Amino acid sequence: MNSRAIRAKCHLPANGFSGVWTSYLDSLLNCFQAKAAIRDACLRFPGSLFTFSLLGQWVVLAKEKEHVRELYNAPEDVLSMESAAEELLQLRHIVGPLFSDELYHIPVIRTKLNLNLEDILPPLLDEINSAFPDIIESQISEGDWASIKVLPAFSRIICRATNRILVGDSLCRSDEYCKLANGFTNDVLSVGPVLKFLLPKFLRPLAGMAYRSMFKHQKRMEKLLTPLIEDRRRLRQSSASDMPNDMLSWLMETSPSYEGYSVESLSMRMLNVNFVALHTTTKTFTHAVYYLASQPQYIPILRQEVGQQLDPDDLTTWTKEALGRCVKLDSFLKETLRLKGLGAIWMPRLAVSDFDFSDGTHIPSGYYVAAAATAVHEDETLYESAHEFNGLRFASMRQESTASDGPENGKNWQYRMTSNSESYLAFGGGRHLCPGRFFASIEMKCLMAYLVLHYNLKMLEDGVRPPDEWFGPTSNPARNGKGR
Ligand code: HEM
Repeated sequence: MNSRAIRAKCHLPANGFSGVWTSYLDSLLNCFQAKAAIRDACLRFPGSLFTFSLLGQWVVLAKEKEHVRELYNAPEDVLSMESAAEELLQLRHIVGPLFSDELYHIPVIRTKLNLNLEDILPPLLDEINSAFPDIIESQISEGDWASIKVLPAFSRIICRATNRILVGDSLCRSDEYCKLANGFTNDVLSVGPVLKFLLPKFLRPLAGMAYRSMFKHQKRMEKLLTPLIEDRRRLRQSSASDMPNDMLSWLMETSPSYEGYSVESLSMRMLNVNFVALHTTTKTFTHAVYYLASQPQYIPILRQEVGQQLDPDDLTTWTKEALGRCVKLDSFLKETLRLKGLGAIWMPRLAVSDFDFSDGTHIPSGYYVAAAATAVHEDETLYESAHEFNGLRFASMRQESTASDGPENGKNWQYRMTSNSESYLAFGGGRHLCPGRFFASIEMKCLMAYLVLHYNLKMLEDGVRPPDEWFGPTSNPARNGKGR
């Protein structure tokens, strides 16, 4: 690390100590204060890229608009997202090479899922309508407040709702399936970095093999998916119109046709889709619930808006257009993502060949580069009272823009939840911009609309939002936060 540091410091400013051993100390300290240390570095080196040490790894961080734009627009064969994810999470060892070698789920999300958003609304709503009573209602006695552990409750609801669209109603309600889908993401995110940062390179394949044979994620997914895949193959031969309209069918249309292999391939794709879809949506939604329960003044505001657009007793009124008219709800979720994203550092890229930013900063091959996302989202020059949660921030911006330039002006678009810019990185940017954001937005709006139309909520301790849990650059909503 030190030699890298010295090389990096030749042409880039670096935070923290500059000595040989003290830079290791920094690297450790930053694990416990990454967000604050990055913010301080941004203030110390305004306008410049800088290096930041974390767990024995140097990362070049971008915060200025031009740097962020160049980072996410750089070609994959120069600044590579796939290589960064592969290296940082050691996916080849802990999941197997197929996980990242085949990526046909991405075009399927971009085209099939996004084109079918209107058609998948009825099953999505049906699942939400049955998951809430099963998971939340069952904990409440009539007319009473009940204390609910927010994260586990919504992680189950979101796993069911999402997987209704991925695999249909039989599997999405299976405890075994949901345990696998949710557990897989948590396992990869916690074990990958341990392999990368604590084990020497030569031991990683062995440790990965041991881990794979212990948890058998892919084999378990194959076992659960095989009956469904066989059913659908039979259906495909009889009449294509009976095929369920879900992710598994779309993947089957695209997957390699050799049957013996395709179960293996489809199972890996299903693990991959769950990996990108579940923890992101669950974390975001849990943060939104914590904001709502700790600032309950927003409940009547959102309830009034969704009540005007969506009839709780007539789900045919819950259309894409009606959800699109819930501007305050959209703003509330967008603001949640601004302040409570996935962590302090996003869009990691590994330089697989040398890269030069337009200001002349040279990034040698082998370096990691990423965006200092929380520093961007909490920048006072970009957002007024940037550190404060203002659930109606983007609704007001939209209203002002409509008043001055008309409803269809181009600027209006940037205040919607699914839009991105160098100042709003919740869904990334450039060629890897999240293709699942439209689905995530619709799903979270339906969940939040259902929540405010059916329940009152507050934190166990009135007005107190449970603190986030940070380790290194990643943050999570409090695991044991309870609401009533
Ligand atoms: C609130 C929920 C979500 C958030 C905050 C989120 C965030 C992100 C971000 C920041 C990236 C870019 C990563 C990078 O550039 O390094 C990304 C990529 C991706 N997301 Fe999401 N995401 C969410 C939900 C979803 C869902 C529901 C799906 C699938 C249905 C999905 C599928 C993907 C895929 C496949 C990629 C990789 C795209 C590529 O490599 O080209 N995401 N997401």
